[in-house]
Amino acid sequence: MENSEILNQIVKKEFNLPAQLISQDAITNAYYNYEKIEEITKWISERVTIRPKIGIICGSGLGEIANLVQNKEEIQYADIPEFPRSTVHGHKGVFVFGHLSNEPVVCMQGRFHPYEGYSTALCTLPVKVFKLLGVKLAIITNAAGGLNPNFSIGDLMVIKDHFSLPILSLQHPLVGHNDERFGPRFVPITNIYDKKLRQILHDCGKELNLDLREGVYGTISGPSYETVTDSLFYLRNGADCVGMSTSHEATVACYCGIKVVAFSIITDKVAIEYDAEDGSDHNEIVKIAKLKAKDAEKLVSNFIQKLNQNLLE
Ligand SMILES: O=P(O)(O)O[C@H]1O[C@H](CO)[C@@H](O)[C@H]1O
Ligand SMILES: Nc1nc2[nH]cnc2c(=O)[nH]1
Repeated sequence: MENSEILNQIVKKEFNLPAQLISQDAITNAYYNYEKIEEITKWISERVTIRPKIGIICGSGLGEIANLVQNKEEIQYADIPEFPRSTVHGHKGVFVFGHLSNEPVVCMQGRFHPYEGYSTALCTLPVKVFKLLGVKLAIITNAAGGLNPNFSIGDLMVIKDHFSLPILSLQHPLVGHNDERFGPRFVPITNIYDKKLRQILHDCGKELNLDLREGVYGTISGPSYETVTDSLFYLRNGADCVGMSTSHEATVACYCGIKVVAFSIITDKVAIEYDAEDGSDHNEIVKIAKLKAKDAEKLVSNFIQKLNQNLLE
């Protein structure tokens, strides 16, 4: 059977309507249903011995966080049946399983972004795989542009909340049929970035002499960067930095009952003056993130060391 026919049948079964009438996220969630994600997880589990409790998502240029992993077992995304591929510079497209600070982890060296052409639901497929692998805590990292005038390039910012216009305007990863085995239909996300875990990150920052900031991550869909008016809108509405990832991943993790802690590397200053120079450049962003990757590595490993076991149960 043709792929499009299979898809049409799945959508017909779920909605009893032609696929053309259904949103992309709902179609993705119908296609990647619980059983399909179980199959993907089984395929992965059969190829590694580690059973991870912590899932780490490495942002642009931050793949080196996975260098800390001991007894590495790697799986290329491209080898996993029906799994998306990473297409962005600074995202290798590899799952790295192993131990970090003696805890079993899986690191994603590379994430998926909606601007790559993947539905928001597809971008969060790995988080559902995390859930079925038994992951209890997600550490999400990203490169982000600094909006807060007090931030400098190279700062690390603990995410205390997010503000996502794409999610608010229905580019939402949980649109469509809900399977309660993953999580509830309506998800409370007031405390999405766990307060206790943020405090642990700050404690680690102090110990490591890293001057950690805390703030709100604003999400745009990309791939264009922001206009000055976009940036001012985000800044005036409470965002301290802006990027094109993380919020949808954190939302799905929270939905799945996975605790979330997240931080950004401020890789550039977002223009908030109408006569500013055009500043953001992805190669430069990746370069800055790589320069700060050592700090990110130290923070992640120290954080895992400090975790109380009962946070991973
Ligand atoms: O969020 P990560 O994946 O770190 O990448 C950030 O860097 C890219 C823009 O330069 C965008 O993908 C943005 O989201
Ligand atoms: N200005 C800007 N800088 C970034 N650095 C990483 N992501 C972004 C983004 O979305 N906008």
